[in-house]
Amino acid sequence: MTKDAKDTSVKKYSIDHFFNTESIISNSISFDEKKVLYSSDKSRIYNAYMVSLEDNSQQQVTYSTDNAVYAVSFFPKDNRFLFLSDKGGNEILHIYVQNENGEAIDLTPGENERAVFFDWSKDEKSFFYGSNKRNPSFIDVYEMNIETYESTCIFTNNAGYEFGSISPDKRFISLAKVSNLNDSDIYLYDLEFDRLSHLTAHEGDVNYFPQNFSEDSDSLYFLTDENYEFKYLKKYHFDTNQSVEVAKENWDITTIFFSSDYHYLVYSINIDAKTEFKIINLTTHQQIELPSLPEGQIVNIQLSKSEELITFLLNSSNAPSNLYAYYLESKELKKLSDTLNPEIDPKELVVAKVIRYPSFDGLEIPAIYYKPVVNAGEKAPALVFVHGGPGGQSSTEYYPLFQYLANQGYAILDVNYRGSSGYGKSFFSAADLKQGEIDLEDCIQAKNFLREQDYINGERIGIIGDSYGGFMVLAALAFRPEEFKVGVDIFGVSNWERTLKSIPSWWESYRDALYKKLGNPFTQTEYLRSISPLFHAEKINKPLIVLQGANDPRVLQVESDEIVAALKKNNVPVEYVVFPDEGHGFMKMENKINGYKAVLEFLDEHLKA
Ligand SMILES: CSCC[C@H](NC=O)C(=O)N[C@@H](Cc1ccccc1)C(=O)O
Repeated sequence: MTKDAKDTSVKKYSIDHFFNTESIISNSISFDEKKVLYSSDKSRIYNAYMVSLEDNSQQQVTYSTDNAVYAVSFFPKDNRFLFLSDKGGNEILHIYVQNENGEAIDLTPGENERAVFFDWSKDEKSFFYGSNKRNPSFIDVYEMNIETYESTCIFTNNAGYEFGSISPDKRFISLAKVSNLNDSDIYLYDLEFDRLSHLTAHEGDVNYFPQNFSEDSDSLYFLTDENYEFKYLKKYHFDTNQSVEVAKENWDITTIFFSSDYHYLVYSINIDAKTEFKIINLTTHQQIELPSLPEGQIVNIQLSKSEELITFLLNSSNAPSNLYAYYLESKELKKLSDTLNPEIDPKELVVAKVIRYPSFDGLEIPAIYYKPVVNAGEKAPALVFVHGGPGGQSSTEYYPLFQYLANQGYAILDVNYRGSSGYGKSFFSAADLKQGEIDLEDCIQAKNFLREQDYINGERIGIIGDSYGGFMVLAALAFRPEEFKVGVDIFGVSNWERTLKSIPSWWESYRDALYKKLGNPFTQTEYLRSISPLFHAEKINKPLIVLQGANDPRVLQVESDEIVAALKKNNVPVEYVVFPDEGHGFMKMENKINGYKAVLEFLDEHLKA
């Protein structure tokens, strides 16, 4: 047996095994701190569930069979809750309330109205949300009374502002204005005087993102990368117009929030593709120690109104998210879910490792490596995985597809190529206006790492990715046709000119920023055509499989239809699976199983055989 390969006695599992594992997203604590609300796909599509903190009993509370239900939050003083749902993945999300008797009401029923929940008011009488019903391109801010469900527009957005937060006294709204993905500003809207002020006048590219207001509404916390590679936390005082540093790490601080009585500050840090949290006691300025937990990352942390209970999701590359509750006083820890399919032995799953390799110009590229399960003496095929973007990041969370492929004998190297977030602003902007070119080189160089593993067959390396990553797959096959043996394109862009001209209306505030990163489809047409695989499809000579959701509002089905037609015309082996009831990503278990089964069959035929 080769020294690095995994033991050969590992059990092989089917795709049904992997996808019969439950996926939990979101969590919210009830007003009486007796229950936690969450979304789970146990019913084969996301629905809302509740778990009792007293006896761990779980209860499904929504029963959708066609559209995913995303649980948002319990009400502040009763057991009603809010959830979001769209139609077949079209991303036109509506806010629904579910009453205690199980009846659900659409609170934002406009046919093309996209709504987003922002926050509860401090007085617990209303909530704030965004809606583009007045103008499809801009999200206005509304306040809805939670007894009458009457809503009032409190900020009319005519210039592409992004909501940040609302002050506890309801006087101020903080807003972000994005110039490009390296440069953004904070504005403060004063509801009392109907006045908008710019807080962050600056020169050059600096990001300023508003976070929460202080308890007495006299200052605003914000994240910035001013004079630093990473985002850190500052506080802006309205009386002096001065800001002071509050927390700084060697990595990006990504989110912050305060407990209900402001005794704790909670912030998350993106540490080398893994999220970590700090809870700071604001009286003692000490960090709260969390109990000993299985290895993994904590996400979606919540603090109860009493400030005694925290709930969170914990996952790792080899363990799907589970819900936990922890009582700060008694230090009691409760595991509230058990999501891994009991037929899978967790010891047989692959533990992903963060590795680094040099790219063509010496730049160090971080990537997440999943070792294949191979028999002694066998040489495994491998896949370079390319995440979405521009500016996305892969993390060491649980990806059933990767575990499935690794279990079936494929090595996977999930690359955080230049342009990915999480590694500082220089790395983030290093592929601007060179997208699909310089970052593609990083993905090609990933093959060197794979070839150095003596149990990998360096001649059998394919490329797989979704969305922007799907574009990179097509770009690799079109522009570097001899580098990869096959491509797996999951709803990838093939024609940037068309995609950038037809971005969803609610991305208006990001339009310029996207154009500055990728190219302007009205003025840089020639450049965009030069990087778009559709216009170079005649160079593709390697087998390709394409998965596409028919309702995808970001990467339209035509993007996949046309690249598939071009390959067929050239007699290049191409398989195409369209999902009539999916959008940008698969929400239905059946579709995931069918889509990824098709991917494995394709890889077994064209890469492994
Ligand atoms: C509002 S930022 C738009 C990019 C967004 N990024 C992160 O997820 C996104 O959805 N990107 C797509 C690819 C895409 C980029 C630009 C226009 C349409 C699609 C993705 O990679 O998921």
